[in-house]
This record gives sequence, C-alpha cells and structure tokens, in this order.
Amino acid sequence: MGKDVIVALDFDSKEKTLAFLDRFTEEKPFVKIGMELFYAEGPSIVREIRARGHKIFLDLKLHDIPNTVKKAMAALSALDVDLVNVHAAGTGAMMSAALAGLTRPDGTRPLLIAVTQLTSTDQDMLEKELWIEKPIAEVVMHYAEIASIVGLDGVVCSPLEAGAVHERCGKNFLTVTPGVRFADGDVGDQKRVTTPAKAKELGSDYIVVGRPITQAEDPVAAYRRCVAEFVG
Ligand SMILES: O=c1ccn([C@@H]2O[C@H](COP(=O)(O)O)[C@@H](O)[C@H]2O)c(=O)[nH]1
Repeated sequence: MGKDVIVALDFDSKEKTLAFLDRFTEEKPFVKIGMELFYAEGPSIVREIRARGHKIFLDLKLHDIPNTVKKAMAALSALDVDLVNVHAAGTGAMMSAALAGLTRPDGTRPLLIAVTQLTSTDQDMLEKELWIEKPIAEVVMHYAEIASIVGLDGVVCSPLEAGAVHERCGKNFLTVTPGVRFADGDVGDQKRVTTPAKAKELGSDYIVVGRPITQAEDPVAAYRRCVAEFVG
C-alpha cells in the first residue's frame, strides 16, 4: 500500500457505478464501496468491481457487540477486498473481535482500520451531542492508540490529524483520510476538511474523495487533479 487517492463510489445502483467507472479508460482508481452501494447491490457488486481490477476499500463501519462484529467480519472475509473498517467507539474488545473474525483459516486477511471520529463531526457536536468534553484531536489520538494497541492496521481520521497519529502510532500505521475538498469546492456536510495538497503536506497515506469527483462535470479530470495534488 502506498500514497493514493481512493474514490468513494457513493451511488445507489450498479448501473450508475459501472457507468462512472467506464469513464476511466486510462487509470484504474482505488475505490471505496460504502453502505449506499453495498446495501443496494449486495456482495456481488464487490466481486464485479474486483473482477475489473480495482483495489477496494469496503467501508461498512461495523459497530456492534464484539460477538456480532466477529461473525460479520468472518462473513466479509470471504470477499476479496484490500481494506475494511469498524468504528473505534465499539471499544478495543470489539476491534479485537473484528480482527479475529476477519482472519481467514490460512492466516491471511484484508487490512483493518478504525473510524476515530467522523469527519462530519466538529468540536461543538462532540461536546454538545456526544458529550465528549475533550479536544477532538485528542479523542482521535486516543481512539487511534487503542486501535494500534489491539493490532489494527490504521485509522480513518481527518487529514488534520494524520501527522499526529503517525507520531503516536508509527509511520506504518495507516491514516485513511476523508474530508477532502478542492480549495474552490463545496464543503457540504464535512467539517474537518483540507485540500488534497494540504493532506499530502500533513502526511495522510490515503485520501478518500467522493463528491468532488463523482459530482464533477468531468470526473476523470477531477480525479487527476486529486492525484496531481496528493501524489504529485
Ligand atoms: O469519517 C469519515 C468516514 C467515512 N467517510 C466517507 O468518505 C466519503 C467522503 O465522501 P465526500 O463526498 O468526499 O464527502 C463518504 O463515502 C463517507 O461515507 C467520511 O466522509 N468521513
């Protein structure tokens, strides 16, 4: 795994998704399949996109009691994907169970990362709605540390926190960072946001980009702009 742009395939059907991917005639982007597409199409969409040669981040953000997450991860381990995730808020016990469930009998498994705090959450929401009275960067760091201790491969955080996560958990501990917008783009529901260029400067390993690419007039050009800014 190296520095790359992950395109969030937030579509509600296979037809729209494949039509989008068909526009990429020269590149084979690393893609993210999230809840919208997975719930609409089921595991077959994962197999179909894999068969087209894409690397896949299956972003289902599991969050339940450890036993349930372990069993769900065992089911997901049958899918040939590169990256899957859970919510760190499920606790270290839940993350350990996820790791155990995901590991196949032959010892192989996709990489497993944990969402620290959603990039759509800001300090005010954290305090007033979640009743967590700590600076958000500290909360992210605390969740990242627990994920690292129980053996996960990295976290989902904002690019703003990527450098500190690497400092605390090591340079090989992955930072996968949504909340990315072009300098002239709409922020939408995202709160902890940077540009692709800034994400690079801050040390993110992967940026996850959805609407700035999928809703662009020319998605291939928008993707290339992300790659140029982030990978160089
Ligand atoms: O903290 C998180 C975790 C996941 N996401 C996902 O990333 C993409 C971002 O899409 P944009 O359109 O670029 O905002 C989306 O699929 C989210 O589910 C996140 O944004 N923040």
